[in-house]
Amino acid sequence: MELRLDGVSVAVAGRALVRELRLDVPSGRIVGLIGPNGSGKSTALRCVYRALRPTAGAVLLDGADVTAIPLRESARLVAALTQESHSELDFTVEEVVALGRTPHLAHGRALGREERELCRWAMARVGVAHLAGRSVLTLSGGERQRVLIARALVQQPRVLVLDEPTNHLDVRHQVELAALLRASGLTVLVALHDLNLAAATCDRLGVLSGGSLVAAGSPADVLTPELIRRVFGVEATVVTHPRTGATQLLYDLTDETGRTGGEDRTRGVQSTGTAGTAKTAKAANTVHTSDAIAKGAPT
Ligand SMILES: Nc1ncnc2c1ncn2[C@@H]1O[C@H](COP(=O)(O)OP(=O)(O)OP(=O)(O)O)[C@@H](O)[C@H]1O
Repeated sequence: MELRLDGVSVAVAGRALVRELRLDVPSGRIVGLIGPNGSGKSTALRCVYRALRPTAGAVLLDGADVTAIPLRESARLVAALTQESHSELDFTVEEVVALGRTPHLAHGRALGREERELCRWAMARVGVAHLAGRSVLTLSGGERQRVLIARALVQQPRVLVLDEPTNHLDVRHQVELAALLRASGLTVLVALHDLNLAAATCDRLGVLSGGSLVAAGSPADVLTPELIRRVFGVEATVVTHPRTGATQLLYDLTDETGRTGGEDRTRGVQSTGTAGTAKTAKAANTVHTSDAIAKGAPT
């Protein structure tokens, strides 16, 4: 199913949060929305999963305006994993995952055998099967996030919208989520802060800045040092992953004294001889601060 944002604008109290956003997500492709904090990514995604109605323009699913599709029908087609998905209700993991079937159930009907099997498959797929009977309130942030991904999977949508899905996920689960998205065959629109994960996962990227799309294209076309500097205010070097060929960024993490964190850590290690400990980090900081003071840096 093709997703198209056709000149979507959102204004609240006279302020434009998203301006004439045009973005296509071809069927079965993954498009990443990147941009600084407050650039309008979540606002744009909310229009897709109908938490917001565009002030102008439209969100189209295979050419049909989503606002013209009955809510229950669009809930079957579009699953969303959002910043608001985390609820404080005391449900078990399997109950939360089963909620993903809601748009498919006639009123009051219980899950059938195949649906329960689907829920078990989805929990196993994201590695939370062992938590099935646990209250979601007792889970870690990453476990909860994976439960919500399982809930989205059992919805069996055609389009998946994810807002910062790797929040809370450790690096293994980030990589697994990226692989899951790629294997899903779904049409995916995902907002990501991790530009390297976005570059490795997404077929195309759209860059938002101040509510406007300032670049769109393949990761290699979009992620240039100039764009990273202009949009994020960060110096970066673009490299090609030696094995996968993916475009990746190396950030120039120099601090206000012009030194890198690596240099500082090395100094700390040399001065204390206790590599890798909290004590070392503290010592490194101390060295760094006192060096800065010696250099006349503002304190
Ligand atoms: N309902 C609202 N009323 C007023 N301003 C809003 C509303 N919703 C969002 N905003 C503002 O719109 C801007 C865009 O917010 P949005 O959440 O879309 O950004 P984002 O790119 O997802 O940011 P982040 O990376 O921090 O999650 C922000 O400045 C935000 O404060």
